Amino acid sequence: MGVLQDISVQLEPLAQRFFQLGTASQVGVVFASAVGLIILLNVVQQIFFKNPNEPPVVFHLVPWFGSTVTYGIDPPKFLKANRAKYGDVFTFVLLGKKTTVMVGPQGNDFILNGKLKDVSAEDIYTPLTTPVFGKDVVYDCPNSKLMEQKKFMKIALTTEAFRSYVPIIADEVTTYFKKNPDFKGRSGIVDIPKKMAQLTIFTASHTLQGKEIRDQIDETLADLYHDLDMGFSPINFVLHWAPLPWNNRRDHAQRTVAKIYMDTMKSRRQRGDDGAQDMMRHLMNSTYKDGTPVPDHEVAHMLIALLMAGQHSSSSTSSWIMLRLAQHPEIMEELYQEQVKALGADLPPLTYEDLAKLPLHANIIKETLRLHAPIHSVMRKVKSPMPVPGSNWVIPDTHTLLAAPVVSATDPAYFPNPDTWDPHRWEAGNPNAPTSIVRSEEDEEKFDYGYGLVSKGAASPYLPFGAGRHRCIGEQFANVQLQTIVAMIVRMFKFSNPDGSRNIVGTDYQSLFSRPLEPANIRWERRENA
Ligand code: HEM
Repeated sequence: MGVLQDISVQLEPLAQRFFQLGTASQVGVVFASAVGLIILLNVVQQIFFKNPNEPPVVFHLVPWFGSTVTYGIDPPKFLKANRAKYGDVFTFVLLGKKTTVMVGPQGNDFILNGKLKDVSAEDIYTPLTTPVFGKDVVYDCPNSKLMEQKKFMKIALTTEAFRSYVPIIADEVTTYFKKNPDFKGRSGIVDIPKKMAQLTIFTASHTLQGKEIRDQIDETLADLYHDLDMGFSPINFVLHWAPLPWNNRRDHAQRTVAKIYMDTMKSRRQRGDDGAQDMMRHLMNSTYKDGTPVPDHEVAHMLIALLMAGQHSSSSTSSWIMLRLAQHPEIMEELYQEQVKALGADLPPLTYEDLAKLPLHANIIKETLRLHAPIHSVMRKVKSPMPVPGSNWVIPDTHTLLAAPVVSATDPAYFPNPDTWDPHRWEAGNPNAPTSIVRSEEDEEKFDYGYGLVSKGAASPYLPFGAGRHRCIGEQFANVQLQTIVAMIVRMFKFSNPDGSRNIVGTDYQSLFSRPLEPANIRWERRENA
């Protein structure tokens, strides 16, 4: 009955349109009839010829487009609504691709820990990422090579490196707010995501790529990265090859940025080792298992990939943190008091060791990622038919798989009052504390996919950094970067919503990474001593 109602509601406007065509040309009538027939056949097929060996398909009228629009407007809402209708496993049509969703911890495990022979990330992502990052890295190489590249990246992110990064990040934050004209005076209102995007690229480029590259961000590199970014528009899943203006700018920017990195490497080699703890230096000195040193163009392309991977996720997360603090000024004050208590009233220069003394700062990030994980959908191409445990279904190799840890992270079965942003829920004994199934990383089974031991346990409802062979290697860096930025901002400012309310802006799902809808204004007020 529900399906029939769906059909009649959706067909009504089409039927009205069709009959209005009485005055239109013959060609128009034939065309409309053909479209009507295609839709009818699609509907009949869904109702009368369901495949009992495959998961249910989300009802849709138009073939190829399927549910693209409803999914695209608000993916978590679409996934939750259809989970309620069809269960934890269902298929929908996304830009012509049958996409099978598996939500919940078991689904996360099935997809993210899928075997290499069964699932592929590169088949999905390479059209989008290779023109942006460049050849021979990440998804433009065999998975075994990516695992080695991830090992090089991960090894560079040592405690020693983090120790050197905290003062660099703290200094970037202080300088930024001193110089930025929007923070002149004692108080004001700003659109915060733009500021966070700048702070993220300044701090990431300075720490990961060195001062020389950081200094060029203000001049040429910011614009070039913006052009690279345009290559990540979802439309490029289909049109990545097209000679469109934004793709031409993307290709030019990729060549130019790679050349800047390669020239920098050359001049660094001529000058000799300066002992800096940055990623460029480390990758330049890395060698593949077969004895081949990593070529300069691959170092350059990995540096682009790292900056791009970190930029969107960290800048979206820091923007959400600032918006949540503006919504909860009392928590911002708690953060300030946490620093005073743990570090002393004079708030000495922040160090890496200090971060471990600030648990509420860490929980702010954890809770923000629970509600606002920037990567809402993680996709894999099915390579060989995959039986779904506990069912008669087999997912054919024509399908794409979609995991959405964001759905389980807001499931009341695991998180009491799931929609409430409550950083204290991560403290033991809190009434909103997650259920026991949300285990800590330390309790999880570990596995080495080729880039060091990582927790295998994708069967968790909380996975903002993914799991399995494609798990994030930037988690610790992101935490150091975000905690330092938050700690320094808390020392300088008090935030609130401009209208004094407890509201929060909606989410923008237009680009590949979700982020706050803009304008997302906050009111800032400088602390007395700042
Ligand atoms: C809050 C910040 C971040 C979040 C939420 C995040 C999230 C994720 C997620 C969910 C994945 C898995 C994607 C998949 O399975 O398809 C991933 C992979 C990855 N991330 Fe992050 N990330 C963050 C920051 C960073 C940073 C700062 C870097 C670099 C320094 C980074 C580098 C990577 C890399 C290299 C991968 C591996 C991709 C692969 O193996 O296919 N990420 N990240």
